Amino acid sequence: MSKVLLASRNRKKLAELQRVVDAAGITGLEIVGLDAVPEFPEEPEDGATFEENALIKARSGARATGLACLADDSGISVDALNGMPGVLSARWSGAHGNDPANNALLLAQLSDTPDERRGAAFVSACALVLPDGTETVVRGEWRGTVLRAERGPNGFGYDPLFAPDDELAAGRSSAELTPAEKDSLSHRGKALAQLVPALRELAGS
Ligand SMILES: O=P(O)(O)OP(=O)(O)OP(=O)(O)OC[C@H]1O[C@@H](n2cnc3c(O)ncnc32)[C@H](O)[C@@H]1O
Ligand SMILES: [Mg+2]
Repeated sequence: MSKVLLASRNRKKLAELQRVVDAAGITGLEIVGLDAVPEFPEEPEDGATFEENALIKARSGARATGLACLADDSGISVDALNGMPGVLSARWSGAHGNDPANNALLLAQLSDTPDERRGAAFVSACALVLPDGTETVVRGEWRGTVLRAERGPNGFGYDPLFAPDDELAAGRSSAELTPAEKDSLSHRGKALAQLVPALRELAGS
């Protein structure tokens, strides 16, 4: 059984990666989170782009553990905010990972923005760093609009505020999609799909 470390503190991301690997029929790959490896000093996510941050996380995880290491850096880029929160999405309200506060601030900032200018994209960059030093970085994007109130119980982060453009999601927020529907459309699903061949090879399956 090969092991791959997902260098993330976000359990929802870990679950999404596990679903993609399972859906691709990859067996023989054990995905472990940071909780399952000895603690190591984590580097600040201070890159200017999602790709840089994903590489920072994946390189430090690979270096510290000797395992193949995958990392995702993601966020929402709002057209009317010139692409922000972007790489600052997790700490937009000041407190890292405080989803209700981040969502409330984003809603307040867009309170005067009319429906036709509420376009946004979820973006995910995923980096895979192998023990032999090979580095792969991929990107996925998911277009939609920012709603005026939170809707739906699923997902995490900004999902209750994001209405995907896709026909499949018509009339629903991404927090109202099933997990499988989200994976088939999402920024992370699109990014990870590009890494499936490399993960399959790693698993030897
Ligand atoms: O860095 P790690 O430990 O992986 O976990 P994190 O939650 O801090 O992750 P990021 O630094 O990549 O920040 C991503 C933020 O963007 C938002 N986000 C990313 N993907 C999302 C998704 O699929 N649905 C909703 N919000 C998402 C959410 O607010 C996240 O906190
Ligand atoms: Mg983070």
